[in-house]
Amino acid sequence: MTASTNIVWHESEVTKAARQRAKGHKSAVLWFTGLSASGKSTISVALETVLHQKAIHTYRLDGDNVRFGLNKNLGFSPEDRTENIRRIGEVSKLMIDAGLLTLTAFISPYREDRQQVRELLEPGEFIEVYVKASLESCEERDPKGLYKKARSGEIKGFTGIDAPYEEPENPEIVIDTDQLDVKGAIDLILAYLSDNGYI
Ligand SMILES: Nc1ncnc2c1ncn2[C@@H]1O[C@H](COP(=O)(O)OS(=O)(=O)O)[C@@H](OP(=O)(O)O)[C@H]1O
Ligand SMILES: Nc1ncnc2c1ncn2[C@@H]1O[C@H](COP(=O)(O)OP(=O)(O)O)[C@@H](O)[C@H]1O
Repeated sequence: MTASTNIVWHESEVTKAARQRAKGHKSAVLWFTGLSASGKSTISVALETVLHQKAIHTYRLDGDNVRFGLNKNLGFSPEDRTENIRRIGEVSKLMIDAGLLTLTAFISPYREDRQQVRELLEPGEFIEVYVKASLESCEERDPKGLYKKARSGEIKGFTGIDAPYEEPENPEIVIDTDQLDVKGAIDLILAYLSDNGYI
């Protein structure tokens, strides 16, 4: 549903395919999803550096960062999380159109919300990366002290404690950070991108 009426799509002369040719690689989104402290930010930051060194044009969107700006009006209710992911899906679509290999790091706890983003994009453009770690390890890592606050009741509706996380059913890539270190994760993702002709 679009709220505006009397709007007409205007095509550009420079196409997505032309931008991809100019950059020498495909554009897509690596959609990292997983519990808080599972490793989404750590892995996506390190991976972006490696991709950049390989002259791949990237951009990274991160949950905390986007909530300082574009999504500053959203909280953590189920409706707000859905709207958060919808907007990031749309931003990812623009970045893909611009020819960028986009990396997103959002908990994105709802399967349906992630599916909506997949459907918004063209086949092959949505690469779901499930960053898997047990709740116990995430709680033990607790880099921001948020699990502690959630356990004490200071934060309500915290993912994994008193708000749900729905695991991906068919992710393109699974990174088990209880087993794999950051370098292992990067190697796995680079192999996927290269084997599937993205880079
Ligand atoms: N209630 C609650 N539940 C989960 N996370 C919380 C909450 N409150 C604040 N935070 C912090 O916000 C980061 C998650 O934001 P996201 O935009 O990725 O969340 S979501 O996709 O809309 O569910 C998350 O960042 P990460 O730890 O990087 O995942 C937390 O730092
Ligand atoms: N194999 C691993 N991969 C990624 N992070 C790990 C790993 N093992 C331990 N960590 C630690 O776990 C924490 C993950 O935090 P972060 O990347 O912010 O997660 P998220 O973005 O999912 O909330 C960091 O402190 C990181 O150093």
